[in-house]
Amino acid sequence: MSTILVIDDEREVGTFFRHFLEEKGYSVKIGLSGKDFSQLIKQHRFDLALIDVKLPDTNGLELLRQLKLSIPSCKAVVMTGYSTVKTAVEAIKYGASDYVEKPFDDIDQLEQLIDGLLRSGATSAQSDMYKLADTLGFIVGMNKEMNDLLKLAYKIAKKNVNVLIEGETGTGKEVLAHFIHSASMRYDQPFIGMNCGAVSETLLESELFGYEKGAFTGAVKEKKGIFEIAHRGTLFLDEIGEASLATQVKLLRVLETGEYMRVGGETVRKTNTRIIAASHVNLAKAVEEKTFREDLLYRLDVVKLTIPPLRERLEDLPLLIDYFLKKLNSSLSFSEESIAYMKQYHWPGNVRELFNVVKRAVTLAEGETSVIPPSYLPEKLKSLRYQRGTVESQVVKNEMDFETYVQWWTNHILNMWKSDENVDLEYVLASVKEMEMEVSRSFIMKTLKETIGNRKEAAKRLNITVRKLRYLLKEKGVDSKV
Ligand SMILES: Nc1ncnc2c1ncn2[C@@H]1O[C@H](COP(=O)(O)OP(=O)(O)OP(=O)(O)O)[C@@H](O)[C@H]1O
Repeated sequence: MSTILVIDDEREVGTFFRHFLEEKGYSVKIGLSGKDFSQLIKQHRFDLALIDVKLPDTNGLELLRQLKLSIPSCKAVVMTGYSTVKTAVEAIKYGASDYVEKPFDDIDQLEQLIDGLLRSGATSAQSDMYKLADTLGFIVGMNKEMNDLLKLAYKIAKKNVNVLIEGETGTGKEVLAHFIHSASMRYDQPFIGMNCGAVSETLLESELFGYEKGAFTGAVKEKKGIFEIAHRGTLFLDEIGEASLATQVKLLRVLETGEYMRVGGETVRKTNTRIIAASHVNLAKAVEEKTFREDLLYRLDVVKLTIPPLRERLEDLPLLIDYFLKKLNSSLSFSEESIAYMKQYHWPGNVRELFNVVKRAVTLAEGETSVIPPSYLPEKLKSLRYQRGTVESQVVKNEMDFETYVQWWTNHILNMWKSDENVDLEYVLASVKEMEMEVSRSFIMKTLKETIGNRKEAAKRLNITVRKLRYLLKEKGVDSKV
């Protein structure tokens, strides 16, 4: 028999769960505070804990942390009121399986959730999640951040909360929005997208809310707006950061009240649209810079999902490439050297840019070769200017002598210095570290040659200890070459 712990300072909640769950054959223990919780988890082995986010002496997140330490196998669901939904979403990031909103108006759903968690655990839900991503062509790969993001997106998809997706251009914000819609209860309702930057201010109001016949010259018949079309479905507001302040006010009003009127209309209409907004700019920063309304951001980012740029998940590059090759119906593959070049590039256009590079190479190579060499890649991928730090310059560097390397490195840094484009300082610093490594390696190699491999003598000439020389040999990767 499964044992369930309920922690809530409202006695009625405990009483409700006692009746509801004991009738189903579960054993139930009730606590009213953090203190009760600490005692109860010492006395029993729980399979599931239902924890209120707000408690008189502590908060649900703290209890969740303690629970995961004391009984790692115990599933947890946090209970929340509307004002604490953001905290509940945090709780999912900390390991809660789900959250439920109080008051509980859908008891069947609650029952399904509890039974599901106790019966099968998270595994079958996870396999459904990966299957859905697969069906939609949303490649997640092995990257931990992407996997955590997918899990959180899947869990909140079924809730009626707005979602904000941030990420650089081409990282897959629309793909993720589509995944959330498909994983939600609204999957059979419309998914409508609108680019807020692309619609002119004058057209926007009628685009959003529609208009009545005769509302203005040219309005020969009535037209539905996207809030009406996406009623019960999902509205994807892309580039929300580019919406003008006037548009932001209009959007805020609908989000606050769920009500709007068609242009030229007199009837107040209700919308039950779920909003998923996306932005490539950091909206919190935009709020600081006063280009985005704080109250609108508050309404939109109940759940915030940030997609990492492609350069931070290069381990998944081969998987994405394979997916794109299949999508293009191509039996070609890329040579190892080509993949190495692609792994060095910083991908400012992210996955979209990768797709374009694959498509271009396939078009050029079709009928000429079955394994695509680097000559079919765009020049920018091979240009040193754009390569990322650390391992990157190996391809070229291995063939250079020390003097050429120093000249190359100096030009490389000076080019960045003179460039008008934004510079990634992390990359610059990684290049400096790499140069240090190269200088170290070269001086040691030169001296070891002069001393015919005598390390003691080489260390003396270099004015370092033998220990340091050994350390540098080991750490600086020159062992095999000495
Ligand atoms: N994880 C992924 N798996 C498969 N395809 C992806 C993935 N991420 C992005 N793509 C592809 O990359 C392209 C760009 O994706 P998408 O339009 O979702 O990006 P975005 O972040 O919304 O871009 P923008 O900010 O420019 O609107 C699309 O062709 C999409 O199919």
